[in-house]
Amino acid sequence: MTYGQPFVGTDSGPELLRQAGLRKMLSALGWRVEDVPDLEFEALQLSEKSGTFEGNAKNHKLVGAGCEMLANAVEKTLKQKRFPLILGGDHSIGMGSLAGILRAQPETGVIWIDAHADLNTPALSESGNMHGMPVGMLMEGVAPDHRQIPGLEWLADGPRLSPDSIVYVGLRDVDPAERRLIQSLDIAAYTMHEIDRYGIGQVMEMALDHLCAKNPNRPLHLSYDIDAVDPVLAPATGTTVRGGLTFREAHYVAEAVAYTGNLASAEIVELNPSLSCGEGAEATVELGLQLITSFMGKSII
Ligand SMILES: NC(=[NH2+])NCCC[C@H](N)C(=O)O
Ligand SMILES: [Mn+2]
Ligand SMILES: [Mn+2]
Repeated sequence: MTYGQPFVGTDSGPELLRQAGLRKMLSALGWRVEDVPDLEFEALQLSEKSGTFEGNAKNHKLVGAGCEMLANAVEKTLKQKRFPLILGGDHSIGMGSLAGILRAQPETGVIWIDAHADLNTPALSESGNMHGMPVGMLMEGVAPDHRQIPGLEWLADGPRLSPDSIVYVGLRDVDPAERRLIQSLDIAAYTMHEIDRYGIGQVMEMALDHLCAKNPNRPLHLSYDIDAVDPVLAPATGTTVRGGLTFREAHYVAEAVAYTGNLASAEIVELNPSLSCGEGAEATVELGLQLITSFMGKSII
């Protein structure tokens, strides 16, 4: 998926992770792997007609149709009691992942690792880029009437994400409308400021406690936007923001989530190797693979 933001290249993320040895790594951790081929968004492009929707959501038909396919795949995988590991693609796919997850397991708690809150809607967004909307489009009290948005009608009657069922970690670039929502809905947000103040260990303890205190067996979904990591380490992504997670902080987050034993699904998004030449692109993919390894259960000893 590349249609949720302006740059080409995010669609090569899955293939580069495969080439970097994803399958072998998962097998070594003891997973039985079924590698499902990439969803075909190119074919959808042909059926794209100019929409009647006047709101601010670029490529809403393409993003919507792609997310519908992903939602169905994720829902089916979870209902088979299997673990969907979702490879992006830009973060607009989070809409599809969340929709499918909430249909299969509505009690899921979501851990959103990101420099951004992705809490916009077509009415709120300043950019119109749908990779800034996956949380807003699913959240109770924020989500728009999807019947009005061509491509997203399928989302109209699905379950919504409750504001107390998500935690953010790593935020440092939040739009004014998003900030107001985080405050008014009292969403748990551990920004880079809290990470500096308390350290990543305590932040993850607070974040996981927020989601799991009342229900220790609650399934968890991890949405890992690679731009949460500092751009010195992960330059190959479309919306870099300075002052991000260090190498160890980024891994600690993944390890702490794996350690709960409750992780039921995960996605990694926004790898865009075409935005950084040579070494930077390779390093970003390599880091992505290492983070997947950590949240899929690799322990140091
Ligand atoms: N998944 C991302 N990288 N999102 C960036 C979003 C940036 C900005 N808040 C927007 O809505 O346009
Ligand atoms: Mn981001
Ligand atoms: Mn994001």
